[in-house]
Amino acid sequence: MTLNLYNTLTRSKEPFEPLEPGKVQMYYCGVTVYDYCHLGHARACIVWDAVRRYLQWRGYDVRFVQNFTDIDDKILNRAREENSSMEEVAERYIQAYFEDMKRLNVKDADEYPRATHTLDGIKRLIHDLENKGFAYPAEGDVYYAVRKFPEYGKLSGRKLEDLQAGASGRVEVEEEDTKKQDPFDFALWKGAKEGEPAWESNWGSGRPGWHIECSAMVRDRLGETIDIHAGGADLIFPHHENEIAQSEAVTGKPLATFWLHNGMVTVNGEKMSKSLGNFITIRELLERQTDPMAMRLFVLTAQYRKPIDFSEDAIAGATNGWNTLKEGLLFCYQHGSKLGWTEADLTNPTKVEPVETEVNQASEPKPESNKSVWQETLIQILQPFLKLPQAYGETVKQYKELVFLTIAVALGGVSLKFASEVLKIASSVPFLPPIFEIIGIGITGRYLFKTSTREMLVQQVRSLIQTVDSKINASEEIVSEAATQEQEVVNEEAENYITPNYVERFQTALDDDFNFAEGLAVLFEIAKHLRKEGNLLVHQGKTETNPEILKQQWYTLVGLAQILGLEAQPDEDNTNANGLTDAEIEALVEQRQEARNAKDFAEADRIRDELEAQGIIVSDGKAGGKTRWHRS
Ligand SMILES: Nc1ncnc2c1ncn2[C@@H]1O[C@H](COP(=O)(O)OP(=O)(O)OP(=O)(O)O)[C@@H](O)[C@H]1O
Ligand SMILES: [Zn+2]
Repeated sequence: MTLNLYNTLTRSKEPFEPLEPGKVQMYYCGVTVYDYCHLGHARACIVWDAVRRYLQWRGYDVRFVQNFTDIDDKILNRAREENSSMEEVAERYIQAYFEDMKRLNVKDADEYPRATHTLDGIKRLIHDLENKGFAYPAEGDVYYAVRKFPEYGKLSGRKLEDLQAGASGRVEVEEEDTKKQDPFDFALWKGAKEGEPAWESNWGSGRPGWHIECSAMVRDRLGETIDIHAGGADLIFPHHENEIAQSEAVTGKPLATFWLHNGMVTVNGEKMSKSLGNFITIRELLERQTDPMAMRLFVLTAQYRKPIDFSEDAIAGATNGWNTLKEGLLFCYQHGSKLGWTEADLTNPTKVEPVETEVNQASEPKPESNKSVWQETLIQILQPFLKLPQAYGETVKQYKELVFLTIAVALGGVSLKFASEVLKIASSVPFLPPIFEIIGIGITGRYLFKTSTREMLVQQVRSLIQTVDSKINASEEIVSEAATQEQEVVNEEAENYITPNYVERFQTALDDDFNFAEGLAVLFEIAKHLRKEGNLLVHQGKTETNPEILKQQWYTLVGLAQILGLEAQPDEDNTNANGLTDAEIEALVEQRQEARNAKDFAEADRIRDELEAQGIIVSDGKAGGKTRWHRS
């Protein structure tokens, strides 16, 4: 299966191939830190977080670098307004950024370079541009000569002539326009102004322009050409166009092979933006009790390149959706014990692996097999049987037993080493016939096949399996003729398990230019199925689907949801099978404290006993100190 991504540079979907097989170098243009992040920023961060998680799940070793723009006019203005410094404002909002992203379950980047930490790299790049004739100094500033770079406009598809026509209507002439040789040139370095932070350089003291910061950070942290350069669609022009002009003029190599852009969060069709004042911050949404996972869902239900309009209704819809998914994700905590699932089942879920991909093969070369051809052949023959779902009930039980008898027969004619190999496979399958039976048949087999060559044995096994197959077909025909209600259930179970190959469908969706919405549809399907089964369990005392299959489905749901960063905490659920939630304990501890304050020691002791019965130990601090608790 191939991952196909829409590349803004070529305006088409292309198969994704990193420069170095199995490794992805990715850069995302992060936030300018002068205020709290709004829902638009949240979208960008969530989308690239999900992309990164997906690439990692697909087997790529991803190096993810995201910058903080901490030198900028907007930060300076903010600092002036509040009479503080650019550094102080930047630091505060960087910390706020981390708090917000943690709550949204956005993973930390591998590195967070800042403009203020990259000044050497920035100056070096400007020098290189100057030496190659792409940059010129002008009264303390340094500008990029756009017309020197013939490919200017290749990312955005804008031509300088068109831009010129558009720009001619501009009335305002900015101060720096008078220093430029051409109105389209842009500043790489800006001479120091009174009262502004400045850094020394060969062109006098000053500060870098915004575009050069990213070019320098990519070059310093990742190299000359990276695999994915990501950011919001609002950055295509001029920011990313200028990054390309700067970096490629110096290196003569492409800055990135894939340019990916997320669509905007809009409000009544207009970009949500601090400057327009039509924004809602992540904090405000969280304060209104919007579940951070519902925010993730709001973002991921749209195609990532298209705009999504923010409205209260849209958030309410996402919240409903999250409640359904959450119920599925917490299924085991609510119903697991009734289905005989153990603690170990929950703590060691089966990992959801992607279906075979070129990446897997490229990054993890398979170890040289030391099995003989004969062993390989037998294992190959057995594979489909091992995968057969239990959903076929009795039939499959018989089927598997027959297969194992067959193995046992084969065992008779082969070495001990091979026998242990087959037993290992056999042990992964339930319904193993009694071991003595195997041994017995094995001995018979040994006698029968003593004189056979291995090739003959393989033939023998094949024909035995064919017999088994025809028996199964026959038994299925009989079942289908019977057309009983029971049979319908069996079929439905088999279908539930086999037809929707959840992982493959999820992967197919995301391989198609990260179609998160389609991927989510698979998650909803599993969650709804689990909900139905949970209801049956509560009302009728049993599920339609075999609990083993339900467990696999639950693992699949949890594993796939995690790729999208969607996780539910069992403690959130009041019906937590593992006892009281932290919040409930806190509430009881508080009640007990109130009882003690009111000198109602009988009540205080009762609460302590109640907590202890649940395995919670409370210890009171010294005179008036805080009461602490822990799980025993
Ligand atoms: N409304 C939005 N929807 C989606 N992504 C956005 C939105 N606004 C900003 N982004 C993205 O978030 C990242 C950080 O943006 P940045 O800090 O430069 O914000 P900005 O565009 O200056 O925001 P604002 O216009 O609100 O000041 C960029 O990749 C940008 O494309
Ligand atoms: Zn950038």
